[in-house]
This record gives sequence, C-alpha cells and structure tokens, in this order.
Amino acid sequence: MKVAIGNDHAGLELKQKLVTHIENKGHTVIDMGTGNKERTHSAVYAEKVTKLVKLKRADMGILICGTGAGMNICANKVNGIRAVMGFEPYTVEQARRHNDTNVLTLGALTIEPTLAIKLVDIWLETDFDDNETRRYRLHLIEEIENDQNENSI
Ligand SMILES: O=C(CO)[C@H](O)[C@H](O)[C@H](O)COP(=O)(O)O
Repeated sequence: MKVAIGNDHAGLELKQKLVTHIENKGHTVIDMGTGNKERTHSAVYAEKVTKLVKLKRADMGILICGTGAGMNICANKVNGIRAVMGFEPYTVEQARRHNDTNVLTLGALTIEPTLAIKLVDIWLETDFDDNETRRYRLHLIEEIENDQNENSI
C-alpha cells in the first residue's frame, strides 16, 4: 500500500516514528513534510497529502499536528476525502468499516506514540464493509460535496 504522510512542526517526532513503523510493515511511505521544527501551518501539509489521495497517487493519507483537529478540518474540506480523527481504536476501526475513511489525523500532543502506532495499524488493516447501505451513505456524502440535493431542506 502507498501511504502519504504529512505533519506540522508539532507532529514531526510522531511522524518520524510512524514512517519507520509503516515502512517496517512493508508499505511505501510518501513523506510530504514538514521535515523540521520551524513553525508552520497544518493546512499546507493537509493539502499536499489529500491531493495525493484524491489523485490516487497514494492509497491512504495520514496527517499529524498538535491535536489532529486542524489537519482534520482541512482534510475534510477536500472533495473525495473522508478523514477521521484517531484517538481510540473502536472509532478508527469503524471509520474504515463504515465510512471508508481515506485519511487518518492524529494529535502528537494528545496521544502517546504507542497508541498512535496501534491506531495506524488498525486503520491500515481494516477494510471497508462494502455493501449497498454503506455505498449509499458514501453517495449521500458526495451529494453534500457537490451540493446536488435540492430537496434536503
Ligand atoms: O493545527 C493545529 C491545530 O489546529 C495543531 O494542533 C498545531 O500543531 C497546534 O495548534 C500547535 O501550533 P503552534 O503554532 O505551535 O501553537
């Protein structure tokens, strides 16, 4: 699997740990930065990673900032991106099974690296529960993205 990863300054150390771990699992990592501790902005890296996922040049994306919230807000602005904020195992598992999330956002200041690694493993290893109901729900999200449903209010 090709995994694109990005982070702001707060997420650098956790990103480095995750890159090593994900590569050791046999995946290819596309590291979109940042590669240093100079203060930067989550939106810059959220845009780079989500673009790779959207263009199918990466299968999945992982974004790390202080809380995971800034990255999550940015990622979910992009059409075709469904991002989950990872803070406990059940949520990230269901967010793959039920919502076919293609981006995971993590908070380097809010969870321990061991939990982050566990969440990444669960998220990468869980498949979408592909059936008519789940696909219909993804279709409803696309309608919101494209503002297609005039009967919704
Ligand atoms: O982007 C964020 C929140 O929306 C991140 O959590 C930042 O990493 C966090 O706000 C820290 O940023 P700062 O510039 O070091 O204050």
